[in-house]
Amino acid sequence: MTLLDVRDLCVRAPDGRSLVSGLSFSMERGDRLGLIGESGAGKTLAALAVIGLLPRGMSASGSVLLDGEQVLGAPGRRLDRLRGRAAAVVFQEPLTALDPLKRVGALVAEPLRRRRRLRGRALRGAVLDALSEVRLPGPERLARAFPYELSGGQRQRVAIAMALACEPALLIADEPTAALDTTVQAEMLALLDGLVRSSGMGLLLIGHDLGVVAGVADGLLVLHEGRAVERGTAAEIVHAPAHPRTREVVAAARRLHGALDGLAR
Ligand SMILES: Nc1ncnc2c1ncn2[C@@H]1O[C@H](COP(=O)(O)OP(=O)(O)OP(=O)(O)O)[C@@H](O)[C@H]1O
Repeated sequence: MTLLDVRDLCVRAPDGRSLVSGLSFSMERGDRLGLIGESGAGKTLAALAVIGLLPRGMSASGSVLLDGEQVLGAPGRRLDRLRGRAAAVVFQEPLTALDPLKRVGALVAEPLRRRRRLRGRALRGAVLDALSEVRLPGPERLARAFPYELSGGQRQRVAIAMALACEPALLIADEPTAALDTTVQAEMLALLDGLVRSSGMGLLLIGHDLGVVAGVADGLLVLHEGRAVERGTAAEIVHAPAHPRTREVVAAARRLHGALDGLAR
């Protein structure tokens, strides 16, 4: 069954403004799709609509079939079941996703208890495994820490561990490295890439930096002012961008790399 099938998705602001228009795409299990576009292009709203988490007052029309179930208009309880099992999300700023009053161990235990029904010793073991899987050093000590005691990179690893603990069929990562410094960014992308590949889950990776997204995603969809303006493999888009907006995105990525190459000489 198709993992995600989005047809003619439109998202409107409370005042009726159209923020995402006529967006259609689909993903099979294990697909890695990058959603790129400038700030404000509608990437985050499209992702939120996919999991039924649009901000209050916004409305969506069209169709979003996630693991065969219609997300648009679905009651909260059905969406709750779908989130986690079918899709989990990692957001840009991990601190907002982590309850500051809970220790890391308790945060990671929550999805494991809920989705995998683990308890007691099995649960404690699974928490430590989940923290080790995202390469957090000293998982036992870390499990006792509060989010504010961790670095940004460590917090994002905890957020990834929480998302993966649900064993979702699709991981949505919305600019997961934007708040991190460049070296940590590269490490984090390599980690995500490895984890997603080894588990066979699908990945919808959102970003504005083509260099970052194309390094991990196989297919790319370019959004501009709420509409899909171009799609193709990462190689096609990088080598032969057709839409003016895509050409700008590619040129920006090339400028960045060109500057680095220049420095290396
Ligand atoms: N809660 C909201 N109420 C009204 N408008 C909103 C709201 N959230 C987003 N928007 C508007 O919707 C448009 C798309 O926003 P969205 O966050 O999806 O963009 P984005 O492509 O993810 O950008 P960024 O890369 O900056 O995160 C923007 O014009 C934004 O101002």
